[in-house]
Amino acid sequence: MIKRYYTVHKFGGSSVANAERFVEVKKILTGTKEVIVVSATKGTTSKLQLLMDNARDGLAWQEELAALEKSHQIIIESLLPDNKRGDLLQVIGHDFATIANVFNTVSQIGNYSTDIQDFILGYGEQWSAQILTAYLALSTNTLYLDATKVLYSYKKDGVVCIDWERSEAALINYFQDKKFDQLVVTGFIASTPEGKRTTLGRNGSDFSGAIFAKLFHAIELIIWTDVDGIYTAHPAKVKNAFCIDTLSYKEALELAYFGASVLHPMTIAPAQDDNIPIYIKDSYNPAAPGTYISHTSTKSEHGIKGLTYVDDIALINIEGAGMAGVSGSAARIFQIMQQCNISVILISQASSEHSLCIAIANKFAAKAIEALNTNLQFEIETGQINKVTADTTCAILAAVGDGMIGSPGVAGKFFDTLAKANINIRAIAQGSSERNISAVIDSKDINKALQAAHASFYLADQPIAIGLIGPGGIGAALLNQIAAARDSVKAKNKVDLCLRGIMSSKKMILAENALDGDWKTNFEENATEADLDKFIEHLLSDDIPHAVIIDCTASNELSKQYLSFFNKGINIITPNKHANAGDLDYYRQIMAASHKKGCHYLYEATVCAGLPVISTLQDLVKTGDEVVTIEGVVSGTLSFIFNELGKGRIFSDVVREARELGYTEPDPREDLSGQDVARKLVCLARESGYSVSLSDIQVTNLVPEALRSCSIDEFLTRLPEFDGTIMEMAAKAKANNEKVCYAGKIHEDGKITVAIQSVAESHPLARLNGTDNILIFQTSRYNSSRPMVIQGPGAGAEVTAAGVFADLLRLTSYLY
Ligand SMILES: NC(=O)C1=CN([C@@H]2O[C@H](COP(=O)(O)OP(=O)(O)OC[C@H]3O[C@@H](n4cnc5c(N)ncnc54)[C@H](O)[C@@H]3O)[C@@H](O)[C@H]2O)C=CC1
Ligand SMILES: N[C@@H](CC=O)C(=O)O
Ligand code: NA
Repeated sequence: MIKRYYTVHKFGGSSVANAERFVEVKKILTGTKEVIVVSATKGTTSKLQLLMDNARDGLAWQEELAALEKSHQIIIESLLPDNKRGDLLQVIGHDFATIANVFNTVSQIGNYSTDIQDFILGYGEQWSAQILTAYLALSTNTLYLDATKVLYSYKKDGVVCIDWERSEAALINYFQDKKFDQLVVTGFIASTPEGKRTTLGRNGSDFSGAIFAKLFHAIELIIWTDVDGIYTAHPAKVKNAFCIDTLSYKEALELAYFGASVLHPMTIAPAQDDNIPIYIKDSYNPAAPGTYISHTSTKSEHGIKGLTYVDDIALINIEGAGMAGVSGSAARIFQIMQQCNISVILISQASSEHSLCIAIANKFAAKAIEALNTNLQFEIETGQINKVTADTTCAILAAVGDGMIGSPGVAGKFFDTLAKANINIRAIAQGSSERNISAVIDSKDINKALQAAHASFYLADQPIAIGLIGPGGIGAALLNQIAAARDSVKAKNKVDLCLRGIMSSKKMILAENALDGDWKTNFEENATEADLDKFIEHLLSDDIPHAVIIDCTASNELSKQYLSFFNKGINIITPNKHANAGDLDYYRQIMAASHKKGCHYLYEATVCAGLPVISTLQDLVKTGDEVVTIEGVVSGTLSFIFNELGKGRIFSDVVREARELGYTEPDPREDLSGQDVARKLVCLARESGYSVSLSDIQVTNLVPEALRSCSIDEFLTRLPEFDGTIMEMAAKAKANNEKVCYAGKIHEDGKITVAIQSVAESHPLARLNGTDNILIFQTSRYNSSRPMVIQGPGAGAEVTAAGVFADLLRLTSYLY
């Protein structure tokens, strides 16, 4: 049994960026039984590299090298009292003089070897470690260890390996006669078997931390960095990403491999070998729990632990009839890749063995293609294999978690989410470890894919980008309803309603979320000139996985854009009847486009406002019921007018009032002419499967001839001249205990009739109040003696907006 004694800490460059950070490091440490591995101060290694390149290329380096020396001097001067600085300043001054000599030589030769590079780049860690040693030594027995004295590494096939036996022996030997409370060790550097300074590769300090943890059989390894831990996804790409509490070594390895740059993948093996737990913690926020990595695998309630990605991937597809059943095809391909020193990141082969797909780093694509085409020349010439090409615009998205093992449905959810976000999957791989499911997708989709998958797995704030066009009566009521319900929708449905823009016929506002604050003031004060292209571009920016246009206009012109919206993958919700009641060919095209593009088209409020008419009819049809007839009153405005005329009111007054109350179309003549009624009946008939058009319907036009083509204002002003006819009709009906109503019917053969009729006050069509609509469905299941009846207010901003809002929530439930 190993006696575990030390805690190994590793501080990255950001944790020792300046004197204040060194002070914080000291506060984090306990002062005893500690081995502290440090990186160079932030930016130092890259700076040394850059200046060495400058020297090679004949560019200036002197001034910046002096600045680098100065920055180290400043740290020393702020941390150490006068009498403790001298030695260190001298050592560092000497180092910089050596570097300057080397750079002079490099600039004369115009080149440098990897030995020189390793020699130069290793200085940064020596400076930071010596500074920290001197600073800690002010209060404890602190020793400095240059890792090159004990850590031996070598390279095998380009990979850095540790000579564990030699290193352990060297360490034991080195510490035979030394005692310390705290030991500060240089990260990143090691010694070659010949005893020369070398480096462990980019970000090698994490690896150093793990190596020393293993060499010291540490209690634990704590990697201090500048983020709270390992996140569920890259926080710069996914706003709602959060820190993962626990990971198994294997999960951490999967996440680290795919670029969770918080942790270097090579860090895991040494700790895992010796069963040393790793903490990833934030030196800027040491109280935060961080991420704990150990042997223990805990299932996540979310199904997966994290999402990760690699960009700049090329997908190479090798296919041909000659591959099937031929043993060794895959081996040959991998051999060719190995000869070119190209690492294969992902492999996928279908069981038909007809094709093999490999993903490699983009920068190797040309080399790989050339090697494959040359080496497979015989097979290509004889037609057994097709010429090999690469698609260089790919990225890999991976879902990682031990919890996927044996949990059916995780892969299904992953791919389903990507499909719903309209993301094309080019290749798929899941290892038999079931710990990682990877999908190769177009690199332009990576941000959207990350957001979609994250929202879907973490059930946290599934975002939808909303563009509202037409903030008039209905649009404004809808925005108010959304603003009021936004928080509860977020809490209950986990949906984040992101109002990305509002556009009227003249003005628009583009925002990250126009619901932050008062949308109306925002729109009034900050709107710019309306521009549909810019509006759409903004709606689709920010990689929110799903977008919807809510068209609250009465514009025929805008309805002509639906096809292009669907073609851009945008969902549509609308109370505007023009698309569904307009040109039959166009109607069919938009229905087909929405299916083809996987977009949703929801239009409940086009018929009878918020009453559940369209969804009910769709349910009847979907479940195999057959519509026999549909009849009723579908105009809220006309219902209101006849109800009020029945009370003896003046026609023109009532029309004006209906308009003011927001019941009428923007032009009330649309209602009075019967056009609005006809449109609704066409919508219903088409929904029932009939190919009908507006021109098939004979309507009764209640707009006086003389007022049919004037302006709306003139129409309203002159309407009183024509009050007589219609009021007489209403009075006559009343005298007969009847009521006038404007009703429509879709007959068994699909024919539509609209008629203004006088019916007994006891008739269902007459028993309507206010803006009530009524629809009577006779179907195979709901026969003539017991039809299905839907009745209630059929116009008005609040009820209509509620119907549109319900469509919006329905849409979000389809998306994730
Ligand atoms: N008022 C009601 O009770 C009901 C209305 N509807 C439908 O709702 C839609 C809106 O009706 P209301 O709000 O009453 O009309 P409204 O006239 O109050 O509002 C229409 C809005 O659309 C904007 N607009 C018009 N053309 C535009 C274009 N090309 N681009 C951008 N913006 C444009 C206008 O600036 C205005 O803000 C209509 O299609 C109507 O048929 C449906 C059911 C009930
Ligand atoms: N103007 C319409 C509104 C609903 O579509 C009506 O009055 O019914
Ligand atoms: Na409706």
